[in-house]
Amino acid sequence: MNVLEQIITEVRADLERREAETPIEAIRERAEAARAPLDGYAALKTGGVSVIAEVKRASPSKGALADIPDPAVLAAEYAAGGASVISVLTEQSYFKGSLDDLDAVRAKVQIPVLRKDFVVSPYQVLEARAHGADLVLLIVAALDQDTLVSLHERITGLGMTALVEVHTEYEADRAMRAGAKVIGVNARDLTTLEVDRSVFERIAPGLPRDVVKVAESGVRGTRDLIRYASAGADAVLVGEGVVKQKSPRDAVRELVTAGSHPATPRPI
Ligand SMILES: O=P(O)(O)OC[C@@H](O)[C@@H](O)c1c[nH]c2ccccc12
Repeated sequence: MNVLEQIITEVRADLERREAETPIEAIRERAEAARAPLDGYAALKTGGVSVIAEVKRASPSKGALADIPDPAVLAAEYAAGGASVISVLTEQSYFKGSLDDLDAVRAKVQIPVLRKDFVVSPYQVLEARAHGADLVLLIVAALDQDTLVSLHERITGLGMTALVEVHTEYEADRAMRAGAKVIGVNARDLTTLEVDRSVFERIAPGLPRDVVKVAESGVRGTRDLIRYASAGADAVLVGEGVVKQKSPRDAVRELVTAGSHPATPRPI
């Protein structure tokens, strides 16, 4: 089993436990009662390079990254630094996240919030909405095409935005066939955990103009952002590069400033 398959196995086990505890009807009721979702597409398609800042305690490649005793405090720092969207990892086994983290962040910030997890079932989409998410990650490599299409429909049907993650041209093609309007190209291969920033440069130029192009992983500073911008990024998704800084607010602000600077290449 590769890393992605191992993670998905754990995710399915966790999911089964939650499904046994809380019936889907209860989650649906809570989803219906939640505040209407914010427009994730509009938040990212700003004309410059916007920043998605991630609440990330740990990862399979790096192990522990940061304690983050209060994710709401960190998210408020990100927002004050000018982040357009907050990404909250909710996967427990490998990333040490939770739906409580999502609740805490949602209650604190006014900007769109992304549920970052390994979503394989409609139950998780409803959970995302029930916990106030505006965007939901879908990883093409983890889903067959029919499941990708139906999860994408459910996300948009609830008024949320899907961030559809790809790593190859073939996956990008599948994302487009599923109707994705926001596509994330992950420089990290989830089966080997290796980061290769040139993957974005190879794939992004082939994506349609109206698709929001998100460069995921490997942004450690403004140089990486500018490199992704040159290849047509509308947004960057940053975890390690902001979570480990003494001032996450300043780290985000530096990226946001670079992303909106007139000398930075505009999204194509
Ligand atoms: O910490 P980094 O290198 O800035 O990466 C952030 C983000 O791209 C990464 O957390 C990520 C991208 N896709 C994922 C899917 C699941 C879990 C995590 C991820």
